[in-house]
Amino acid sequence: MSRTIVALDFSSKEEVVNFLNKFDKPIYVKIGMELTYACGLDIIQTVKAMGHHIFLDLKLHDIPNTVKGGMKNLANLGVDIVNVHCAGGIAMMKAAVEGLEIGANGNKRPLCIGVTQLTSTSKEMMNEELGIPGEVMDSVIKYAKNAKAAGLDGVVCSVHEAKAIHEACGDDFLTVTPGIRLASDSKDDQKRVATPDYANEQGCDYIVVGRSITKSEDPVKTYDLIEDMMK
Ligand SMILES: O=C(O)c1cc(=O)[nH]c(=O)n1[C@@H]1O[C@H](COP(=O)(O)O)[C@@H](O)[C@H]1O
Repeated sequence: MSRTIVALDFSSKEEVVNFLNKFDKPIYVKIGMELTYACGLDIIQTVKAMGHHIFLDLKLHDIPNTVKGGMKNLANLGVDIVNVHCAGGIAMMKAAVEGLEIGANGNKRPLCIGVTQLTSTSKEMMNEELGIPGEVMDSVIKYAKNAKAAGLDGVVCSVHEAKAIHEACGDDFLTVTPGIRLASDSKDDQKRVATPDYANEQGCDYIVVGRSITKSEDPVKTYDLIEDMMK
């Protein structure tokens, strides 16, 4: 199974289908808020029918009862991974898992992972704007331990925290890492970035790559290059 998850941050079904038609094999993709808000959840069936694996990235963050109800309705869409914000707390994350189990009704439920500190967050922003003191690493590890205590299957974090999370939460606790940039990429909104080969070295289970692939002149070639770095 591929360890590269391609973020389908598009605003129409046509763009998604054109993009996926370039690939002659099933890949792992991420459907997030941009695509879902444009096309609705129906886009999941379109992508599934093409044979791809899906991480549905809707980042639920609300009171426990609401998240439980939301997850109950996401459990049967046939996606492989769903997520919540760890900032919602342990009770909310437990409710997410409960909702998935109720919705799956005895069938295999999607994996549930928690977003720790977004990869667009720097130490300065976290300390000054968000009012969370200390190092980003400490906050990420705290969130990861909470996620594990709540029964989640893993977390979203930057490459720089993946190794410490595996040490704190175990090797089978998934680390899914966005903020991936090729050496040739320009700087943008991401702050805690790393290359695919460094992600591999750090033991990240999956990397999430959006613009480096989707905006590349030859997306399949760039995808294959990244996959090679993850071997
Ligand atoms: O949950 C995510 O997937 C996510 C969490 C995070 O901390 N940082 C982050 O970039 N992401 C997502 O990962 C993708 C990264 O896209 P690129 O920056 O274009 O590679 C986007 O779809 C983001 O929504």
